[in-house]
Amino acid sequence: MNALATRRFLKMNGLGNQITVLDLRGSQLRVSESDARAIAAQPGARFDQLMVLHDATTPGTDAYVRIYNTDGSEAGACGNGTRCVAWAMMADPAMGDPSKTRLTLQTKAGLLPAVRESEFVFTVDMGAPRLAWDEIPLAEPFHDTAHFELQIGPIDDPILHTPCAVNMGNPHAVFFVDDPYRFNLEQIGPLLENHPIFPDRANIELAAVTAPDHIVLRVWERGAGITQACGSGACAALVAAVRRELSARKAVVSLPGGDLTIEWRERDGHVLMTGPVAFEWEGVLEPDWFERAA
Ligand SMILES: N[C@H](CCC[C@H](N)C(=O)O)C(=O)O
Repeated sequence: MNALATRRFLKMNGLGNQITVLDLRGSQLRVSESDARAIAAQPGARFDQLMVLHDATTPGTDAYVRIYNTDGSEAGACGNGTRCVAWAMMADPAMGDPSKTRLTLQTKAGLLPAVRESEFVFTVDMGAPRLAWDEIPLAEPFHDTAHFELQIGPIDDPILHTPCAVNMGNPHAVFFVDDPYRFNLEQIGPLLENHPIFPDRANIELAAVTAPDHIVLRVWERGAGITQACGSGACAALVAAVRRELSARKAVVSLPGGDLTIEWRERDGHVLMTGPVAFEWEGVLEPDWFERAA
C-alpha cells in the first residue's frame, strides 16, 4: 500500500484556484510526481496545486512546503496556496495553532512570510521579483526582459509577440492586451508555456490595465492550465505593468475567481499579495487512488 494512503488532506481554494493541503510534518514521507498526479485525478482531492508540508529546516520558519502542479511538476512558489497553508496552520482544528497570526514558509524559491488580516484574509510577502534574463529564465540573453520579441508561428496576433518576463519564485510571461477574454487561452496557453525561449516553461498571463490601480487578468498556468486565479501571476502582472509604466505600484488585480490586492513596495522591492481563502472539506487519501498511477 502507498505510504501516503489514509493521510488526511484539506481541500481549499484561493479565489477558485484549487488547493489541496497535505501535512507530512513529523514523517519522512515524500510525494512523488506520480503520487501528485494520482491525487489530482480524484474529484474529491483534485487540485491546481498540492501544497505538501514538511518539517522546517531553517530556524525561525514554520514549515518547508513543496508545491506540485496537476501534471506532477514542482513549482517554486504559489501565492494562493500559501494563503491556504497559512490558514490551515493557524485555524485548522487538527493542524493549526490558533495563537499564531503570522508565520514563514520555506519553499524551493525562498521564504514566504504570511500574516493573518482577518479570519479568511491573509497577506503574503512574495519577495522581490527577479528580472534578469537568466533568472526568469529565458533561453537567450535579452537585455530588456520588459519587452522582448517572441516569434510563434501559429499565433499571428502581434499583440502576443512582446511579453514582459518576471520571475516571482516561478517564471511568468505577461502579455498586455485590450481584453484578456477575447483570446482563446486554451489554445495559445500551451504554445506559449512550452515555447523554447522558456527553458523551464512559463506561466502565461493576459493582462489589461483598465486604470492605474486596476488590472484585469487571465492566467494559463504552467503544469495546470487555465485556473480561476494565480497569486504569483497577479504579482507578476503588477510588476510587469509598473515596468511598462502602465500602472501604479499598488493595484487590484481582477481574476476570473475574484480580486487580489497587490503592492510592489518601494522600500525593499518586495511584492505583497492580499486576498481570501476558503476551506471546502477534509478527507483522507484512499489506497486505491495510487494503484493505477504507480
Ligand atoms: N497558482 C499559483 C501559482 C502556481 C504556479 C505554477 N503553475 C508553476 O509555476 O509551475 C499561485 O497562486 O501563485
